[in-house]
Amino acid sequence: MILTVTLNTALDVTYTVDALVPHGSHRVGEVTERPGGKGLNVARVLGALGHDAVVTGFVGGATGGVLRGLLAPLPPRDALVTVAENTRRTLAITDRSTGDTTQLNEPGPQVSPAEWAAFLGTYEELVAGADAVALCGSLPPGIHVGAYAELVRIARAAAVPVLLDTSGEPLRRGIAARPDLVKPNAEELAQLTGSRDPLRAAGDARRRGAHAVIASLGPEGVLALTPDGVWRAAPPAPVRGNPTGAGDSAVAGLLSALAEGLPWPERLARAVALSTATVLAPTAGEFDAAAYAELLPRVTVEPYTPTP
Ligand SMILES: O=P(O)(O)OC[C@@]1(O)O[C@H](CO)[C@@H](O)[C@@H]1O
Repeated sequence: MILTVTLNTALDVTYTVDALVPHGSHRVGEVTERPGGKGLNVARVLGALGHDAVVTGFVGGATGGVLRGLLAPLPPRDALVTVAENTRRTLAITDRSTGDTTQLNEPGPQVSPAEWAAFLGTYEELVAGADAVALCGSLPPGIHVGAYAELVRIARAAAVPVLLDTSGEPLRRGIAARPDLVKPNAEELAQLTGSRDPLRAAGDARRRGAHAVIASLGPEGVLALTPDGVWRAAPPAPVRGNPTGAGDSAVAGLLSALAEGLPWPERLARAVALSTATVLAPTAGEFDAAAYAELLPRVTVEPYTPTP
């Protein structure tokens, strides 16, 4: 079983408009609602790949009820912990004229100390039965910035591989707790280390405590610094589309291949093929299964030696 944690779950609402104009009034052509937050996306992709995935984190109020209703028919098992306040919504607005997406994320519910304590009990029980854990996304209000560091330490104490995908101070503190894997993008790495050079910044993140760093290079693929070597993995060609959830699909690729005992190059190929197939899918956070099958053998994974 692979456990994904989404402390700040979200009802992901996507609007499609002909053209997004600041200060304008818009008719929304299409509205979709999905159960979201990064760890839920990871679990949905894991389910589609045939893996047993369990989701935990917080859910509450009327929006939380809608989220749970949408999650119920899907493969991931629901072990979300109920909170008093309402789950947030995120709004993605896709502009048909450019293909670009604008994202607006609400802060999320205020979580009380008692609700955090209840979550920790559930998490410890679930970790004991997990093959791997993914800790994903932003923290809701009320949760302390060292929360992910605490969750990393619990997973490590149980000898369960743990991946951390967050940003800012929660990432900085989480890395110091020595997770097995982090998957920052270039911006998150730059915020963390002050360097815009992905190789240098990923090396710095490893020295701070992460065992492996998979630096996302957007449409260009990933740069992976691992205890077994350094690789660059890239799709056959960069693609255009909606990148929402592409990073979550990469996490699902890495964790599913890890759970199957595959070596790093195969984990990276799967991560890149899945994230590229997610950009190609019309609905944010889902992947195009035919594109994934076609892309997987064509992803290049090469040992990386920087040019002097
Ligand atoms: O606000 P966070 O937790 O950083 O990100 C939340 C979010 O934008 O990320 C996912 C895409 O990766 C969406 O499903 C989701 O709503």
